[in-house]
Amino acid sequence: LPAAETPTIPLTAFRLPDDYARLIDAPLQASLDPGIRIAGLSSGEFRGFPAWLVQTPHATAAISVFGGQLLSYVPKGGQDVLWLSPLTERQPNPIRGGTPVCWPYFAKMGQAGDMPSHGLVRTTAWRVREARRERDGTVVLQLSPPALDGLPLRLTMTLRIGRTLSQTLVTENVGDEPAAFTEALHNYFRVGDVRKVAVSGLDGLTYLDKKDAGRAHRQHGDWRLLPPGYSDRIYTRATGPYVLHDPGLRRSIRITTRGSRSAVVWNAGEQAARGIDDIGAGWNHYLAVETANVAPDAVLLQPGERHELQQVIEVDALK
Ligand SMILES: O=P(O)(O)OC[C@H]1O[C@@H](O)[C@H](O)[C@@H](O)[C@@H]1O
Repeated sequence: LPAAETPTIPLTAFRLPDDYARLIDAPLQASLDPGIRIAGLSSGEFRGFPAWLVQTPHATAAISVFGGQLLSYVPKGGQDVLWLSPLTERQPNPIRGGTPVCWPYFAKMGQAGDMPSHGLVRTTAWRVREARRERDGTVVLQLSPPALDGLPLRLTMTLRIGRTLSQTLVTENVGDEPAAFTEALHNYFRVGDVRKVAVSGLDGLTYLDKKDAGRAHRQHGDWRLLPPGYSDRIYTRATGPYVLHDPGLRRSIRITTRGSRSAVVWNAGEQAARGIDDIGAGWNHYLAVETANVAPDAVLLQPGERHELQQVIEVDALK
């Protein structure tokens, strides 16, 4: 394993569920049980993906059935916070953009080489289990992926869509053995031009550089896309908040976290993106800043224990 992927606790090696091939090809329908129909929530499509659509006085959002993936969050009067690649592939391949949920492992950390990248749930059909509307119109949804055969962990996700966007992953160990897992909310933020973007909140932290065989380096000042023009870093012992300053779209995006000890900052860069079919020329319009627990910050859960990872996203106009 490259050093970036060496955990300090042994990670649980998960098994591909026997019916996984069927799960990733399951029909996608943004259905809603009668009990959870509320004002501001509807079923439909977003850019061709079956999705739940949320409309509140403060913002709109779209969540894909495939992957339970937030695809769009638009604060009132603003632009989309998230990038969705115009070249994205479709089921059964993962969606390139929005906020993929990487769970119960990030990349292939601790897993056999033939396991899918970034976990088991970004290519399965999710369900909305609960929905409620707060007095000011904010919509709160609870979603989950299908139960996966043989997996000792259960996941539920809460999305609160209002003036800010909050997203929480709750992982529960329902097995009889301890389990160590990794996870990420893999945000693809839409930016004017990634070459002009700065990210604060990382100064002084150690990062494991996947582009340098996972070696540890120290961050000095803000993150920027410096030569050679790509970034694939895991910041460890990181708690945020992080602020993405984007002069191109004249806004800043603040990410506040809870229960998160790592941040991943990834942009493929121009040259590599040419070879990635679903990114291509769009490479400079996104920056992935991910709220995570990965590498040495893996989470160990005893039977019956649960863990919460949360991010809150707030957008401000640049003055
Ligand atoms: O192509 P995928 O599986 O969606 O992964 C995209 C990227 O995701 C990032 O989080 C990883 O740090 C990168 O190494 C990886 O290339």
